[in-house]
Amino acid sequence: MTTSAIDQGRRELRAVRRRSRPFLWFVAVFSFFVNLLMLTGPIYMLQVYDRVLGSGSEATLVALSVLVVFLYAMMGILDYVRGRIMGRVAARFQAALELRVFDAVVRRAAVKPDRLARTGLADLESVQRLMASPVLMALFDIPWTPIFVAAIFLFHPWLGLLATAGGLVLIALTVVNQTVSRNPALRSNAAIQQADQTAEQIRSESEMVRALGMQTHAFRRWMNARGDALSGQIATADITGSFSTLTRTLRLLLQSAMLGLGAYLVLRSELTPGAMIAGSILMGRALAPVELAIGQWPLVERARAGWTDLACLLGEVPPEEERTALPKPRANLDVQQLTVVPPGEQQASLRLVSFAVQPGQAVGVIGPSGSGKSTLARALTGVWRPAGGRIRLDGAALDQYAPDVLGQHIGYLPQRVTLFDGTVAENIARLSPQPDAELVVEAAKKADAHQMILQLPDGYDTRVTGAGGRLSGGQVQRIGLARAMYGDPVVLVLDEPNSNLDNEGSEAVNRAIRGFKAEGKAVLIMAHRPAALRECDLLLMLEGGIRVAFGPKDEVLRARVQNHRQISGHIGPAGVR
Ligand SMILES: Nc1ncnc2c1ncn2[C@@H]1O[C@H](COP(=O)(O)OP(=O)(O)OP(=O)(O)O)[C@@H](O)[C@H]1O
Repeated sequence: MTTSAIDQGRRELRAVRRRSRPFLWFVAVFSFFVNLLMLTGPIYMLQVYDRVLGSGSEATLVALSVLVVFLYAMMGILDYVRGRIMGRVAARFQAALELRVFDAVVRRAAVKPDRLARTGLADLESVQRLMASPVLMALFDIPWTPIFVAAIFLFHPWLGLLATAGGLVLIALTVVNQTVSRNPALRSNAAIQQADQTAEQIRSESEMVRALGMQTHAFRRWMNARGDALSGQIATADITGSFSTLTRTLRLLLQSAMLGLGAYLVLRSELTPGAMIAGSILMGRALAPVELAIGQWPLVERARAGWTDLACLLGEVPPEEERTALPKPRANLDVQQLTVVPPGEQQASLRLVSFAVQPGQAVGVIGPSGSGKSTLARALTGVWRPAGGRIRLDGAALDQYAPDVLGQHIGYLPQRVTLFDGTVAENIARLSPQPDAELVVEAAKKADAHQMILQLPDGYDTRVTGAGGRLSGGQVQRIGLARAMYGDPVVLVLDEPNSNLDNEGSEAVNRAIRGFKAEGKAVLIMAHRPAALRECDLLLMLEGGIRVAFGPKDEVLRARVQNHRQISGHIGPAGVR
């Protein structure tokens, strides 16, 4: 993580926050009046004790009381309104960033599914929660603390000094609280996230967990994570709770001390009884925001950590740049000296691989496990960026196409197909809110999945879940193929397209590939099984991320067989002859 990336992220966050400035000015003005009206209580006390009790005038008492009710009502309304404004400022902040953060989370997760990618949305929410909380309002009230203290000084310097000393002790407590509770709070948050992640994994793989009898061990793993989370939470709550209690006690003590000192000064005739009570109330008002900040410190800590993580995420995943729209490409794919390093890895899993595909051709990509076939598929679909070399589609490098546009030109069937909660039609239409029925059926027909889909209980309107639901592995794969073919792509990248298919399914995929080639489009098929290579004209053979052969299918296969014979000839009985 570079500091310039974090700075960039911070700048982006601040720019969004700045948009709420006019509203914050409103809150500041409202806060001014709310705090001014806070003086109602002390002034009322001054008047009652020093004027009403002295003069014995009931009429003055009634008039003063009516005025106080009115002023308190005003204060209540203003306080309520500023709370509502802050709630909306927080919601606006979240709404302005939600899509951007989600986009960054998705893009980050595709290449580096780390903590930042997992917590991005929760981080945004923690900032929003702080903005909407009373603790942020305390920020607008804290500037009044010195004013209230100054007013106490006006009553009597000793009272002022006591209030100042009390305030300083409270602030010192806040700082110590912040320092002591930061690490346990961070640790507890990390443990909570870990526990949630473990729970989610066990839940989503529940079938496998039960089938393999892993439940006890899986639950123990989760319980351990929960245990860490709970002890972290208890440690944090203990620290914050003790500081909260200490602060509350100190404040009560201070209030009594103010009254005691005030009474002493009254006895010495240096203060009126009204000023004694008013001073005590004023000190309460002055210290209230500080106490609030201490009580809600975990919220502040979480938001602060969330802000930093958001800045890292947004800095590392900048917004997509606008790209000039290019005409629909032809199926000319040119891969030059392609080197790909998986995200977070040091070692390349594809090195200096070059090949070209023309319209109407199908290329089989073969090689042992871990040779780089799926890596090539991810690079061809633009998910992983090349560390070196270029992939050009009809002359333009892949990053010259906007990602969504590239997704329309290059259809992709990943090795592990997952569907989204929704109907079969919505899944084929790539979650389009209004799937075009004609295009959906056309894609399904091209993928030779139309008849299979019609036999489902509700045909294209059959509801499926993320895990496939009622569909078999083969059916999911064929719907995945239809989804890859939706929207008329010019290149298809199929990663192990028939790993779940029976003979009939494999035949259907081969027919689909044939039809696709006949339309002058190109297909790349990453495969282990020979049945998947039947429609291939060319073969690209990878080993350890390096191209070891590329050319017409028969030639490559013949060379491979010869090579195999030679090797077994050297080491086998024939070599001994
Ligand atoms: N997300 C990833 N992060 C780090 N390394 C990865 C990642 N995906 C793949 N690799 C590494 O890249 C290399 C090539 O993997 P790849 O999945 O491309 O092989 P493959 O030929 O598709 O294998 P298979 O036939 O088993 O699917 C492997 O060494 C693998 O460990």
